[in-house]
Amino acid sequence: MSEKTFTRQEVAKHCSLNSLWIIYNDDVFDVTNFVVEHPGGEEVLKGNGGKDATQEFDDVGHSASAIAKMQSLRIGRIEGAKPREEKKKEIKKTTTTTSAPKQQESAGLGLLKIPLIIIVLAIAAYFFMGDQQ
Ligand code: HEM
Repeated sequence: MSEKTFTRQEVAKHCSLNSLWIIYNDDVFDVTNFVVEHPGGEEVLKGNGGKDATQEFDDVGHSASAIAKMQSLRIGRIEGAKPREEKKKEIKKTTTTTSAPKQQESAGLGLLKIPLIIIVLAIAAYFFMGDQQ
């Protein structure tokens, strides 16, 4: 979906009550018909007509519903601006580090240890007993 883009100069032309646009975070909003219903009054919108009102809008601490309302007034974006909604998709590459196959401990030797120890002990015992006779 190609969105309409405007230059800041173009937006600047829409600064009267006949056509009132404002910029917020590089989005362009047509607030012409909203001026009369703006709870914050007509003047502040007129004062920011054709301008970037990002700072001013944020300074007021507008509510979530104000931001939602704003979206319905969006008409486009500033040319060359970064794409919106960079929903930082945390592409969590579930790097289940295909853990290197556990080096199978020389299981053979491990098992062999027990009889080996027994044999060694048996031999030692044999000689020990022999000595005692
Ligand atoms: C499309 C743009 C705008 C929308 C949709 C909008 C919407 C609203 C809404 C719904 C409120 C009522 C309080 C709230 O819900 O936060 C409000 C209050 C207000 N707005 Fe906006 N507004 C916009 C732009 C601006 C701009 C550019 C300014 C510039 C300073 C501004 C200044 C104010 C002020 C001063 C209030 C009154 C805050 C108060 O009395 O507590 N608004 N606005």
